[in-house]
Amino acid sequence: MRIVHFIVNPIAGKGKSRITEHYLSTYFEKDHFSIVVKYSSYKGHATLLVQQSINEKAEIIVACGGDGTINEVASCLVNSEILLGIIPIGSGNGLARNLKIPKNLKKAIQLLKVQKVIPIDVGKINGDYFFSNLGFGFAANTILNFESTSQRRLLTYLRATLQSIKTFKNDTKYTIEINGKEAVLNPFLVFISNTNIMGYNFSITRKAILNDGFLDVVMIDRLNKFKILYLAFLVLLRCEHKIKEYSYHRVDNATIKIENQDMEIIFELDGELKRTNPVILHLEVLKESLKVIV
Ligand SMILES: Nc1ncnc2c1ncn2[C@@H]1O[C@H](COP(=O)(O)OP(=O)(O)OP(=O)(O)O)[C@@H](O)[C@H]1O
Repeated sequence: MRIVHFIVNPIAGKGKSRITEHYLSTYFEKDHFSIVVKYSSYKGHATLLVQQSINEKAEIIVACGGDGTINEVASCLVNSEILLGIIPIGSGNGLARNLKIPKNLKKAIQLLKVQKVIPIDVGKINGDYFFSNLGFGFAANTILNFESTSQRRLLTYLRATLQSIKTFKNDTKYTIEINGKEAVLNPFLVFISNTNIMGYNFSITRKAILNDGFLDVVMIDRLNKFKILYLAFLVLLRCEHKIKEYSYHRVDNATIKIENQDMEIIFELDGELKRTNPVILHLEVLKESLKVIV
């Protein structure tokens, strides 16, 4: 008998999930599986639900949502024997796309029954885990604009990106120590990724490998508005590396010092906005420390 708990985010993606205990019982035979379905009611709630599920001896915990839900669920499973399952009903679904977990509900459920497991790397920034990506500068500003809207879909994300192009200022100084070298910049973007897809089908870290023990880092130094538009065009053509402000690194640890005396710093972590005061952030990789059903 396998004990499987599903943690469903009812607002992920278009907010129209069909996942109920009744629906799942038609796929998971009672003799072999004990199924529990829980719904998150607010941001951060999934983590509490998972902690309860761990006490209830769940062997597989399935995150039903996007990268934000996966983050809340998987953060409790790092370095544990409990398996993470994923039903990608989010908007961007970056990690699920990289793992080739289908958006089709029935097909995703079939994978959970077959239970092929792989270990993946986990990123850690100070106390927080991330599984997909972490972004400073323009990426964080876009998520700030995205979170102020009520819908979570591609069009809203593109609108938030356009708004960021209009308003983003490269005014924060970063000192980044990476592979023994120090870079000082007022970056347009610092993007750190475990996955080869950011979300939807966008990527600027196409070479990233989920279990190589490294994170892929794209740094783009200060850009003016014209160059931001040019960069957007280059990203669509998959040749963003052609601008001179661009650099690509692979790291297993880094230190990021952010100086901005008056304001708090924002960054995005697995597509969710985080706030911190100007600080030193330590980045590391926990190699193959999460077991995922793929
Ligand atoms: N009942 C709820 N009401 C409001 N917010 C919720 C609720 N349950 C979970 N959340 C929050 O919803 C946010 C978005 O979830 P998630 O990232 O899974 O979906 P998504 O944004 O549609 O997908 P993706 O990140 O892949 O684009 C998360 O921050 C999560 O904490």
